[in-house]
Formats: sequence, C-alpha cells, structure tokens
Amino acid sequence: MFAQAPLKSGRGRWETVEVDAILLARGLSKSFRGIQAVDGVNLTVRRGTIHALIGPNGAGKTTCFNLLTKFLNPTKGVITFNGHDITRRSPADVARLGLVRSFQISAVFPQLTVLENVRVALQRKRRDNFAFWRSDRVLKKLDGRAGQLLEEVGLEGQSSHRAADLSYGRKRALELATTLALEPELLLLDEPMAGMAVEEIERTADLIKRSARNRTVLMVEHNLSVVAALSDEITVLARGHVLAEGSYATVSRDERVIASYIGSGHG
Ligand SMILES: Nc1ncnc2c1ncn2[C@@H]1O[C@H](COP(=O)(O)OP(=O)(O)OP(=O)(O)O)[C@@H](O)[C@H]1O
Repeated sequence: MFAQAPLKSGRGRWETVEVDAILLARGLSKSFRGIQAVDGVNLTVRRGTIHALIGPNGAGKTTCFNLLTKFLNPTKGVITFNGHDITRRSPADVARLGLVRSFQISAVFPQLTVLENVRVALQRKRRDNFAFWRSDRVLKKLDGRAGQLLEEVGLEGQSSHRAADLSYGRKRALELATTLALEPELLLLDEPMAGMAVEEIERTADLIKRSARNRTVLMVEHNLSVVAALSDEITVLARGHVLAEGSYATVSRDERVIASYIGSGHG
C-alpha cells in the first residue's frame, strides 16, 4: 500500500511523493531553550517492518520518539501518518488514527485482574469507557476478544490474577495486551526491554515479534542484541541528526556509528 506524503526536496520545495511508508518525518527539529535535541531528522518507516531508533546517550532518541508520538510538538518539520499530516495533532487523536504508544503510558490498573484490565482497554477502544462498571453483560461480550489478546501475549493462564501481583515482565506483557486492544496499525515501543531480567528479555522479544506480524513497530531500544535480532530497519541518531540507516549488518559496520558509540562511552 502506498501513502501520499509531503517531502522537502533538496532545493527546499515541498513535493508530494508516493512511498510505501506508514510514518514519515521530514525536517523534524526540536530545541529546548537553545539546546538542539533533534535537528532536521528525516525518517521513513515502511509498512510492515520493525524499525528501531538507536544511538548513544543524549542522541535525541527520546525527544524524537516524543515528537513522533505527539507528546512533544516540533519546533520545525512535518510528520505524516498514513498520508495524514499529524504534526499538530494530539496523542489521543493519533491513537484513534492507529498510531499507539506502549510501555510507559498504558493504563494498567493494579487492583483489577488481568482480564478486567484488557476488558477496560477494549471498552476504551469502543469509547464507552464510563459504562464499564455498569453492564456486566456488555463486558462478558468482550471476553472473547480479551481472551485472544491474552493468548497473544502469553497471559491466558493468569487472567484472574490481580495485575499488581504479576512479575515486572508479565506486567509489561499486560500493558502490551491493553495497547493491542486499541488495534494499533503502528505500535510505538519506548525501551521495551528497560528494567527486564535476562530471562524476560527473550520472552518479550518474542512477544514483540509476534505482535509485529500484522502491524508495523517502531521502537527505541538500548539493548543492541535485541535490536539486531528484531529489526528490519535501523535509524542511528547522534547529536540530534540521523547518522546512518539500514539493516543491523549495515549500520553496525558503519565507521561513524562505531565512533559515536565509542565516543559516548558505550563501547
Ligand atoms: N526537556 C528538556 N529540556 C532541556 N533539554 C532537554 C530536554 N529533553 C532532552 N534534552 C536534551 O536534548 C538532548 C537529547 O536528549 P534525549 O533524551 O532525546 O536523548 P536520548 O538519545 O534519548 O538519550 P538517552 O539514551 O540518554 O536517553 C540532550 O542533550 C538532552 O539533555
């Protein structure tokens, strides 16, 4: 599928191009009182891929991610999602369009059970979230879909457990299920492996791979073995700029990428 997207040509003119892209950023910039955190970033996320945003500390990954998920407004630049200009849209607006962020903002209610959490998320999708405590009958109808989602994230055996009693890794799996309940076309993951024990990392990586089967994933991730194992495409940022792009094999051999990681003390 192709999307219409505005693209600024080398001569500074805006043109409309046809690319197989779900998300495009052009000339994306953000400064914080004189600090240029993101500076003229062009990003093309191809539909159906797992795309990772990496780079040494302070490279601008988080800022870029916050711009793309609309948690921050850019100083300059344009973002399009499926051909819609979302540069000035709210996070809730873009979530309705199908661009949903997980692992940080997803609402997981600790006192509710795993199943109840997913039901509430499904209710949110239906936009009748304030009715969830009223009609048990309506909620039961959602159980079929909730069951599928729990199976997708490997929580089918824990549906009656309280969310608060889950391990950290399983809580994140639940967060993912509540995010998938919103039916994202583009799933944005902010450091999905952060704080995970080694044995949870592999399981979560599998989960992401499974979740990516019928959607597109864009993630910021520090764990380079996970990035290598999961990503089809990688964008390396350094000092707010795009330093390199391509497969893991390509970017990991790039001299500038190696130098930027060594220079930052990442090794
Ligand atoms: N709210 C802010 N106010 C001022 N400066 C900021 C703000 N957010 C980020 N910066 C600066 O912008 C630059 C990029 O930061 P950012 O957090 O986006 O990088 P990062 O690649 O995510 O880094 P890390 O890997 O360490 O999380 C840094 O110099 C940072 O200090």
